[in-house]
Amino acid sequence: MAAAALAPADSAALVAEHLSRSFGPVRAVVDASISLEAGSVTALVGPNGSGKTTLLLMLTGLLAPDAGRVEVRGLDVATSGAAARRLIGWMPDVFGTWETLTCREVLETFAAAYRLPPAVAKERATTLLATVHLVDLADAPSRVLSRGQKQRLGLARALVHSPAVVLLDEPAAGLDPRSRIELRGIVRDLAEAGVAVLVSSHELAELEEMVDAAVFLQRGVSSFAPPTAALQPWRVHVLDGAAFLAWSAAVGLGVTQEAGGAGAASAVDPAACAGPAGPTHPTGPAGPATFLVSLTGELQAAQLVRDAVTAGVALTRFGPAYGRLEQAYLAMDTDRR
Ligand SMILES: Nc1ncnc2c1ncn2[C@@H]1O[C@H](COP(=O)(O)OP(=O)(O)OP(=O)(O)O)[C@@H](O)[C@H]1O
Repeated sequence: MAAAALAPADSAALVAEHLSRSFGPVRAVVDASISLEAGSVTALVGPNGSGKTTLLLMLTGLLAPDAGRVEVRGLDVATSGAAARRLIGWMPDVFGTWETLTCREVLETFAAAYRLPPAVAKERATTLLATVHLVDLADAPSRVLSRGQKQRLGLARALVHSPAVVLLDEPAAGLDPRSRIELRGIVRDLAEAGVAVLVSSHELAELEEMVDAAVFLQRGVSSFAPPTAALQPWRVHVLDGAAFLAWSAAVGLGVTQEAGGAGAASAVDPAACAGPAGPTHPTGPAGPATFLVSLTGELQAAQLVRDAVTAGVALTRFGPAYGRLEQAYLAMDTDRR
């Protein structure tokens, strides 16, 4: 009897259920499920060693799972091999290439491997070299490319056969700022064109700007919604640190001062800023300063702004200290391995 098809949502381009894979005693992926929607970008997030690359390799069909199944547009990757792989574009984190071939030849060779007619292959190579800004190096041997240029060629290679699903493992690694911005544009354009994209990256702030959904991996186990902490840090920039501390002590707001920008923080005890008869003169900096405050959400944030402004505290900037992906990542209870 034929195995029952997985039951994806109508728009799901790739569905994987309960994948697992061990390497000897190492359980790289324990239980991972994922669904990629056509026309959307999904982030794959997890600490070092959480199994992201292993999962991606199973999704591409390059690594057989110990258990579980992957279907691309209804085709089982394990049994439909070439037909399923024709629908997938894969950009590994390290892009190996034939060093003596030119960039154009690399793309045309891959296009030929996907059975694209020579004229179409030529046209795709020309288009993609322009997309990834390698026109000037089109006829240079790929060995002369810098790391970032190799990454861009790797992205072009992943797209050469116009796949329905694109899997990118750390695509921004080695890219300069302009190329990173362009990468975001390319990824969003793919989604606009109906492609399902999965991007694995540790650059969470950057990732957040291009994704519609996220899958988290913790020690080989996937989840769509990691637990979020009840309190989230918000960053407050003020014109007068001492005045802000005096006010926060008066209203009983716990604050942490950031010394020299994000990252270097020291706790400030509001009680230490207030004398027995209430707030006196806290030992905060007289001048611009940055603080972190822990809030329950946007409602409390709005209240804080209103109360501070009413009390004459000069706020210059105020917002969540971390993006949603960073927040979710920090709320995960496992670390790297
Ligand atoms: N071929 C292999 N042989 C043995 N162990 C492996 C192999 N591939 C991966 N592992 C192990 O499986 C676990 C998951 O590795 P994987 O590369 O999938 O993690 P990752 O989330 O991609 O990590 P990173 O963020 O550092 O790239 C790690 O403990 C790793 O050492």
